[in-house]
Amino acid sequence: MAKRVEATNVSAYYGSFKAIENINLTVEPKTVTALIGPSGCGKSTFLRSINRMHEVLPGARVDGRLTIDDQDIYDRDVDVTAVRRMIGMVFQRPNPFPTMSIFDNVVAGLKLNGVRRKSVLQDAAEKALRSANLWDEVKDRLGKPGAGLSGGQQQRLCIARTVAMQPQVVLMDEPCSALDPISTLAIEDLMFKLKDEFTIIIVTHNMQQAARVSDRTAFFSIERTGDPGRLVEYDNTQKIFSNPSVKKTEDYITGRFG
Ligand SMILES: Nc1ncnc2c1ncn2[C@@H]1O[C@H](COP(=O)(O)OP(=O)(O)OP(=O)(O)O)[C@@H](O)[C@H]1O
Repeated sequence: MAKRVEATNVSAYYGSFKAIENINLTVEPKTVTALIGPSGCGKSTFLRSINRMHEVLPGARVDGRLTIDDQDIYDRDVDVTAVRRMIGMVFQRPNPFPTMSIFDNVVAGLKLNGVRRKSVLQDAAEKALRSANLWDEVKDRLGKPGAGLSGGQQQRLCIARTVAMQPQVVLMDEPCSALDPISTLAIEDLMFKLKDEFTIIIVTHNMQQAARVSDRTAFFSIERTGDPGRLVEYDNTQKIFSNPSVKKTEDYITGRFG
């Protein structure tokens, strides 16, 4: 199910402002790739380009080629809704649907897609909650509101909601930045497990987190304010954190700037 993501000369704009320029990067299936770099270098913009969320802003557009297993997701004939279904996204702040039960949160997307059979929904909810390491904590209160869970549990609920749709790629935009250290470790553990099934791309400001969870790390940066973000170095995480090839990467990971 997991698929390869390939960006070729991807640039993204907000109106006339070019936020990222000529990004070339291939993410292999069933790996975790971390996007790191100083604030404003375009990590989130690049992430949102991958599931065609960037273009929802007025005036925003993407140039270049982005493929998921050779399918160009910006091809004119592509169904954008299908792309967004294939590429799930988890956001910085847990955002369960506040009035819905835990169960309904997990199966909301499936219901929207017309799945009605209770047994199918029940099986899908259990599988997704197990995948998100949340089942044991919520199995006796599936009918209770999702908003009643702790922040960390809510984030795992959002991950369950995402994986219930059986995406091929899961994008995570700083998924732990609103969480305490214990909940953060729970999500990091979960990433190890999820990469058996999915291709995962995560934006993080936390260097230790990138080093702990990712197989590959992409370091983005900008020359100066107003310039577009560029991919400076992309390599195995161990290499990036122990012996980066570019001085700027070393300066960033050792805290000399950013
Ligand atoms: N909605 C928007 N409209 C106009 N410019 C934007 C918008 N969102 C982001 N930008 C600009 O695009 C550039 C890249 O922003 P982006 O949020 O992708 O960077 P980032 O690396 O994810 O930053 P951070 O680490 O602070 O979240 C920045 O200069 C930012 O100000």
